[in-house]
Amino acid sequence: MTRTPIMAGNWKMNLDHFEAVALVQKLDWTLKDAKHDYEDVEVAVIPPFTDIRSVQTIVDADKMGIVFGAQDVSEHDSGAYTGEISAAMLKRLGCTYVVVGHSERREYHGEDDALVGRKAKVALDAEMTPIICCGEGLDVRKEGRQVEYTLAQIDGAFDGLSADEAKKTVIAYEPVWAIGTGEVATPEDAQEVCAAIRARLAELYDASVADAVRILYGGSVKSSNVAQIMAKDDVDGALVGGASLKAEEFAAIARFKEHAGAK
Ligand SMILES: O=C[C@H](O)COP(=O)(O)O
Repeated sequence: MTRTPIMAGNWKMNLDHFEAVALVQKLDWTLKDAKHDYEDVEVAVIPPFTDIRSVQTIVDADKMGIVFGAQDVSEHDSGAYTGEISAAMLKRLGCTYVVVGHSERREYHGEDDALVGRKAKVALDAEMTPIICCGEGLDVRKEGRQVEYTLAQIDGAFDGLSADEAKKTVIAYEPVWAIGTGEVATPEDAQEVCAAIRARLAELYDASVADAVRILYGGSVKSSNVAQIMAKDDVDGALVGGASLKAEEFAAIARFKEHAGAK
């Protein structure tokens, strides 16, 4: 089956709402100049919560092909959860995607696989697509246990999801040691774990789920390395951090098919 690639820019805790509008406009102009076909490669931006309304307004006003999402969501529907943002609120703002279980949430906020699974479920219930993050740290990689470690995260996160729900998810494999370090995993490293994730989806559900789910790689992706990573069979896009904060660089990542070595 043909899976439409996604290039998703996770801005993390960067850019206020004025800067967000400027970046999205520049990204849109750059992609329009290149006559980018969004049905060929989806382009998503994932700003901080405080920017989403501004991004929604400019995306709608300028009829952009860019879609957007949020970096996290509460597992709760509403109520006394100070500081939390519900799935319904994000849906109302036009979010397509919600990142859940990013390694920075796991590390700094103690999120575990069960919580990640519950967050994925509330996103799906609100008709948004969760981008479920997984990936090993350096210690695990040094021990050669990256596949078993990452698959355990997948088992935990997908525990409460039906086959129909699982089919609608996106997974991002992000080896923690490659995030923001400039230390990109080799295309073979990315393919090894992404292929193992796809095989596990076939075991947990069936081949139709495994074929449908898009699996992204994340960790120091740049325009200079994206084509080689995207050439791998089981890599269907990238979750991009630092390089998504520059419009021209992120547009070049989205245009990976123009680079040498692209599949
Ligand atoms: O969500 C994005 C990842 O954490 C990758 O970040 P990075 O591209 O800055 O390494």
